[in-house]
Amino acid sequence: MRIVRTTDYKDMSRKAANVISAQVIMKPDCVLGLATGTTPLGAYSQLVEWCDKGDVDFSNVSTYNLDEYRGLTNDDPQSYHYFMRQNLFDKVNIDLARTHVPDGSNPDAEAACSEYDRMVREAGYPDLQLLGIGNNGHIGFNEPDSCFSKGTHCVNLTESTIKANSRLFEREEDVPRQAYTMGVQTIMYARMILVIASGEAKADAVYRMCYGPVDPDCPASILQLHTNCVVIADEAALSRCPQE
Ligand SMILES: N[C@@H]1[C@@H](O)[C@H](O)[C@@H](COP(=O)(O)O)O[C@@H]1O
Repeated sequence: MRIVRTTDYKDMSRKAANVISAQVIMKPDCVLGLATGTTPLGAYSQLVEWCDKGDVDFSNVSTYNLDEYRGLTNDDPQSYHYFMRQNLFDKVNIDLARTHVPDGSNPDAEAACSEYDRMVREAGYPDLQLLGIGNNGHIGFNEPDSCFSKGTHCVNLTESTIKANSRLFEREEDVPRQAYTMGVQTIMYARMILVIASGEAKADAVYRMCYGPVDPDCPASILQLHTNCVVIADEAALSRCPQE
């Protein structure tokens, strides 16, 4: 696990966008695993700018997102489908048919999850998986647990995640209680993993991810075992970590 310390959110975002665009330039038909949340927003807008300038070309890229709230339709403004269209897909030259997000509108959890697993497997798994990290160490929506999850599955969100994510909803009651998420094993199949983190609120989770025991109580800690994982985080998010 390599750790890249950045001065602030902007610096983190630009460096992350550099890694993603390098991947696309090196392999124009690559498979990207993408993430939602507020952390990747800066990197996505940087990619939009570079795509506009012709520096990066998404026309042959395929994408697979980590997760989606269960029970939201694709055009619900709170859905991760909508988030991805608003912040990236509709603003770059990607073929929408090559973008994939778990189908939260399918009430049949087993069917929705196994279909998503099949698609990710047939795509050969991501060349590069972008990850944010939850305050409690979750990745995707893989919450602290007693074991690491495998494939895509339906999860009950923890109170702390519901609370953290409620800032993006009008009322806390509006936050869906369940989500479909790629499993930890699937995330680990990506050939490269890029974790981004910003702000003091992530300091504890980032410390546990990088230096804690590998323990499903902090799902991100398993990334220590990945052979090609880079963490790009700002000073505040790395404030509990030793300076190396
Ligand atoms: N499912 C997403 C995660 O993929 C994301 O990493 C996390 C952190 O979000 P933020 O970047 O807004 O702090 O929130 C959500 O729960």
